[in-house]
Amino acid sequence: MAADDVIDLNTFILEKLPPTIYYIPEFITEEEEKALWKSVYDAPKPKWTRLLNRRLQNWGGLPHPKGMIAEKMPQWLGTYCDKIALLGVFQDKTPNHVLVNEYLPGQGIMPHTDGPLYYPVVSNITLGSHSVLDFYHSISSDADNISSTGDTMAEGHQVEKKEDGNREISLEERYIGSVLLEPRSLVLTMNDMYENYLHGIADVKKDQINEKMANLHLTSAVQGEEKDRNTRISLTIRFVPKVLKTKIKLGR
Ligand SMILES: O=C(O)CCC(=O)C(=O)O
Ligand SMILES: [Fe+2]
Repeated sequence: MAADDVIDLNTFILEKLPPTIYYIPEFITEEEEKALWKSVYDAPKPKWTRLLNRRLQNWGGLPHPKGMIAEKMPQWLGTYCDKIALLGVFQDKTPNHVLVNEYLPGQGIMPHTDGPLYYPVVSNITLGSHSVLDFYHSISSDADNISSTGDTMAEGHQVEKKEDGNREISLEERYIGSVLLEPRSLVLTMNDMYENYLHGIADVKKDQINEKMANLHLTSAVQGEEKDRNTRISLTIRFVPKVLKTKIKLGR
């Protein structure tokens, strides 16, 4: 995608999945990908938070139900917050929060919804390796049935409570389809897909490319192919509406 191209999102809507998810291949150039990769690994060590199965960096502040104490977005990420704002999916808002996730082969993220701390649109840029984002029916869209868990609290994630009716419906039964995330791509998830479906990444080292991937026509992959995962960095770019204005000023 050349720098000045106007992106017509209609070209990139994934019709095989519930509304609305867009997959935009080559959203950034290889040079931009390299520069972002370097900036992520140049970040000071304490920026990393280690979870059980992956590492992450929080930029822009820590989302919290009472409000996020905003921290200045570094320019290397701010550029992409601005670029995504131009797509119009955040209306007149500019994303103010970026979560950097690092996944080694065999690492993933359990199925979850992103929850109420964020404006209900999420954008993800993929760097390094491909991965596969899987979507599932949630058991219930009733917020009372949903709770946060320790692993994900800092990120404002919501993971469903196990009990629901008499029978636990297996994840397999709730699976609806996937999106193959190729390096340099952008995926936008909103509306029903954001509110009422779970997304996750399986903790596997390779992926079988199959017809359940709703965006194969927009990728370089072919059905039946097996792809080994390498280290993937994702930038999850969102807007946190509730921001606390602090009186504390550092310096003068
Ligand atoms: O790594 C990804 O693409 C997804 C990350 C995600 O779902 C999240 O941070 O909420
Ligand atoms: Fe998520």
